[in-house]
Amino acid sequence: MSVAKKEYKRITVKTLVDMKSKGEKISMLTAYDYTMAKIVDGAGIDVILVGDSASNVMAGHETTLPITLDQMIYHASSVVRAIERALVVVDLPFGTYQSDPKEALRSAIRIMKESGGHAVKLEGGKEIKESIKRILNAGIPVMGHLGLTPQSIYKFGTYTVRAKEEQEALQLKEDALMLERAGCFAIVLEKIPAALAKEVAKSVSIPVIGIGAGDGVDGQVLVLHDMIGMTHEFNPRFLRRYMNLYEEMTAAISQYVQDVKSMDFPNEKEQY
Ligand SMILES: Nc1nc(=O)c2c([nH]1)NC[C@@H]1CN(c3ccc(C(=O)N[C@@H](CCC(=O)O)C(=O)O)cc3)CN21
Ligand SMILES: CC(C)C(=O)C(=O)O
Ligand SMILES: [Mg+2]
Repeated sequence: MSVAKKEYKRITVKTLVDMKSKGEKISMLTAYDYTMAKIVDGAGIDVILVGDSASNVMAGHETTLPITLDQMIYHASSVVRAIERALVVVDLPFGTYQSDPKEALRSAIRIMKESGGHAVKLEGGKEIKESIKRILNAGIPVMGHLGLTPQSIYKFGTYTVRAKEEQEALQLKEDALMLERAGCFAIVLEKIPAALAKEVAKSVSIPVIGIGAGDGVDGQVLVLHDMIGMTHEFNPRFLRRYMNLYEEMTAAISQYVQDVKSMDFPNEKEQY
């Protein structure tokens, strides 16, 4: 098995900004538990995102809205116990930062204190500017998230590509500049035209990490369970599947069922 080169001992928010200035691309994947995080970290990933996509992938909800701060802390603390090198970023879940900056800071502090994560991610632009500043003032690194922001799905009704209209694109560019000025260390851009994402990446000095945002950005993020083919019903065009674990696991499990029924398992060597 080939493992990515590990040039950096431990990834920090500073490392990521240095990587952008050197033109070195940033790799990021989600993880929600200890065992997966250990594999992802060991394979040489730069950033692990404890995404609120855990709401879909781990808990089976239709959207990211139901997951709670306690649940995010549980996932994040499990991930933190596994990692030796990656930077761990934790999503602030829906309803824990939108009402006011003090609430946002309290939520971010709980994540940092109770999970041991290294940074938080919040969805949105100018509407949450004061909250972002408040969190940054407490010394907590913040990653922004613009474009398709799944916590606002009910405002849009669909997961279609965002910022195709001039007005929306202008707002997104403005929001990206605001996030940089406020002091965010990176920005995720989700499902927007590649040309727009490239323009944004060129206009800011902090890394821009894309998901469905093309090849003109500074790094890529995917949901782990999507890229290893466990979530076989999720098939957006931006997703590249590196394995079909859904099929492999199904084959292995049905073989086990058959072996138990036929009394092939356990054999003489598999007992005491
Ligand atoms: N498993 C998983 N992977 C993700 O990437 C992910 C989650 N869950 N949950 C939270 C958000 C939601 N995300 C999404 C959801 C849908 C599409 C999407 O492209 N859906 C449709 C198209 C919808 C449309 O065009 O109307 C598709 O083609 O699959 C993309 C990102 C990204 N995040
Ligand atoms: C898709 C990524 C960017 C995310 O926010 C998540 O997994 O929750
Ligand atoms: Mg998220």
